Amino acid sequence: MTVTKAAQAFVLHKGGTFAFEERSKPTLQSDRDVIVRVMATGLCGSDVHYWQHGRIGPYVVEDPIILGHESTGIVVESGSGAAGLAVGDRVALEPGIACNTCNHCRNGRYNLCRGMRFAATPPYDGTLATYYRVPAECCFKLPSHISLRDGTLIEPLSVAVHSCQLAGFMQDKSVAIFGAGPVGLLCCAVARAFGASTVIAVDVVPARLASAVKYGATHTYQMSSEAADKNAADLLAMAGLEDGVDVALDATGAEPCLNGGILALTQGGTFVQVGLGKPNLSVPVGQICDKEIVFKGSFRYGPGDFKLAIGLLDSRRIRLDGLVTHEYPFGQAEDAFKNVAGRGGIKSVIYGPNVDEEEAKASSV
Ligand SMILES: NC(=O)C1=CN([C@@H]2O[C@H](COP(=O)(O)OP(=O)(O)OC[C@H]3O[C@@H](n4cnc5c(N)ncnc54)[C@H](O)[C@@H]3O)[C@@H](O)[C@H]2O)C=CC1
Ligand SMILES: O=C(CO)[C@@H](O)[C@H](O)CO
Ligand SMILES: [Zn+2]
Repeated sequence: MTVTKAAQAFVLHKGGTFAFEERSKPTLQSDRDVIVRVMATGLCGSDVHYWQHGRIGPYVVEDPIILGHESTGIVVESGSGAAGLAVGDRVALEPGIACNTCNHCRNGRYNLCRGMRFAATPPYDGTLATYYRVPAECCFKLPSHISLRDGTLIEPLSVAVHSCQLAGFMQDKSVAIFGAGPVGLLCCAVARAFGASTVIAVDVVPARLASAVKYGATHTYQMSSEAADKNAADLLAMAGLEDGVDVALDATGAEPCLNGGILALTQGGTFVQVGLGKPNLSVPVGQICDKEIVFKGSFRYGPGDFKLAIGLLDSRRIRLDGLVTHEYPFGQAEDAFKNVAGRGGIKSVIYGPNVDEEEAKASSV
């Protein structure tokens, strides 16, 4: 297939400057591929890390890169083998394409694939562009009551599903979730949907904590500048859980939160690390040994996580209403990055080039 129409892209250059550039419209590379017109993209804390710090751990911005990986769109072309998908379908995109041949993929942990081509993780371009090409298995039809705008939250919801599943059986458990950004709030919602009896949301921003109660938190705690042990003791006392929480989950990447979470855990508790940021942090190793804490890293999502996330929406056990607080036309994409960096609202969404915003905000029922 030949290149037909030019496409627009919002490109990050090394050093942190953005530019609007023209790119070729992607073409089908296999009969399982589909081309999606990107309608809306949510900004993730990770996109902002690449802009502000040029890297997350081993992933470094060396060459110009299109950011954005929380997207929905409309199928505009589909290969002959793209079973179940048709032009015009409204879809959420799973933005990582694994090799499907290595041991990790074959063992059902494709998020650990070393050959993963993940949108907006250097060197792979993301979705802040007119079009994006994915294999059919990375397209998930949106439930009819979910708009293209709110459907952008399915990617971070899948992150939350993955990390809560790593924490183990949550029925009747107490869970402290550090960070009330989109990922932390969605973790609160998933923990409640999975049966947790107590969900404590922890953050420094009061407005974000106020939102947490709408998405499943039973308690909120505003971190102070006191030492981590004092914060841990205070949050446990506030929730009446002096023996500690069963699960602590960090969705900040901030050292005081990792420390607070480890200190707040009960003996034999589980800690799940989702937040990314500085590569090396100081943590209380003695506490991890003393309490035989299980410390787990959580990376993106694996088999079944997108499907489960969509199932939680379909069954209305999780609602996304109100999480998108800021919307930007494509031409104002940089303002969206500035808003997220300033912790404005909860989720900022950038509409695709020339998108009719009313169409993107509407559900299909
Ligand atoms: N492991 C993975 O696969 C993934 C990791 N992430 C990471 O998860 C994190 C959360 O993502 P978003 O919710 O989109 O980011 P965000 O930046 O909107 O939210 C982070 C929240 O943490 C809070 N916070 C930061 N420092 C704090 C401190 N010292 N004490 C208390 N609260 C503090 C902020 O106020 C904010 O509400 C980011 O680090 C992101 O890079 C995101 C997606 C996938
Ligand atoms: O934000 C996410 C996924 O939602 C991170 O895993 C980045 O892909 C890291 O580059
Ligand atoms: Zn992300």
